[in-house]
Amino acid sequence: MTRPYRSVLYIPAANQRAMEKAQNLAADAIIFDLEDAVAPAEKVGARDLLARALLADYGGRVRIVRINGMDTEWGEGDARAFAAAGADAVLVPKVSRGADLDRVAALVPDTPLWAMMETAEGMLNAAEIAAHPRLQGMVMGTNDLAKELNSRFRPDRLAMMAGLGLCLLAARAQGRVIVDGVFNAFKDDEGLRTECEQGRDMGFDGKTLIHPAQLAVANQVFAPSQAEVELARRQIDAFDEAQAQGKGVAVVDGKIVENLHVETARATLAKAKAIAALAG
Ligand SMILES: CC(C)(COP(=O)(O)OP(=O)(O)OC[C@H]1O[C@@H](n2cnc3c(N)ncnc32)[C@H](O)[C@@H]1OP(=O)(O)O)[C@@H](O)C(=O)NCCC(=O)NCCSC(=O)C[C@H](O)C(=O)O
Ligand SMILES: [Mg+2]
Repeated sequence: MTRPYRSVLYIPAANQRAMEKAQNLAADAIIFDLEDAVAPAEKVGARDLLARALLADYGGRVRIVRINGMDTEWGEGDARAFAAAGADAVLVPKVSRGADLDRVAALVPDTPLWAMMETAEGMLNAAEIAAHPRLQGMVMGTNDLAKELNSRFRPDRLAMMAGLGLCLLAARAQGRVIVDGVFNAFKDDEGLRTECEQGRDMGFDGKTLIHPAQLAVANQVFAPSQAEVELARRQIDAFDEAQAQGKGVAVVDGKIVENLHVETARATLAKAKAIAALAG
């Protein structure tokens, strides 16, 4: 069944309270972060805290561990520590080429890998990264990307568009999950909604988040609305009826419905069903 990734919440692995709290938060997935959210002095302690936290019950939430880069003193230890610690995936930061995943893949043989897409080189090599045989998902790192590009944050994310588009194309070409970057102003619900809607309309599966207060907006925006579910049902019914009459095209609300639209409609219903199953 399609797994929803509407809301993907970062939690610093040094924050025991937040990791406990996440067992009951409405996040589709959690990224337990050992990288940028953890200060150097806390890195090794956070590894132990996280190993204990992963023994807890996170229900249907996907548990992803973001390790430190392989070019840091902690990367290899993180990969070894979480190779068999029960995480659902290991997220590799600052992936710039497919080979960056090879070393982690060797250290973590049985867990799917995800890639942080957040360097200029990574954008240019997105197709190669997405094609890595161990890769399951991609996460946009728009803060690091903006830093590298020397670009400014704008509501329309103009400077991000080339990178977001390249990564989306690469992920979809290989059938990978792809989630959008974070919205830093975690008290600005309207700004978050606008950015979630933009990411959804581009084709992202969901949004990475930094605070529990952002969950409700992402969960709502990235879920099919009731109107979309009803339209999907009507499209499927109309197309079935057209086919029964020997036609290949139906018309719903003045718009054509062909086989490809029916596939999209079925995907919408499957997503709604998967979300309902999470809630239930
Ligand atoms: C941003 C924060 C530092 C704010 O923390 P705080 O001031 O403690 O917030 P609140 O007082 O409003 O917290 C209320 C309660 O919620 C819990 N909480 C807060 N954040 C989280 C969380 N992320 N997950 C779970 N629970 C959370 C608090 O513990 C409070 O609980 P209670 O005690 O019961 O009241 C903080 O939100 C934070 O640290 N966020 C995560 C930051 C992070 O992970 N950053 C790294 C990832 S972003 C990134 O690197 C993206 C990428 O790489 C790129 O380049 O773009
Ligand atoms: Mg980053």
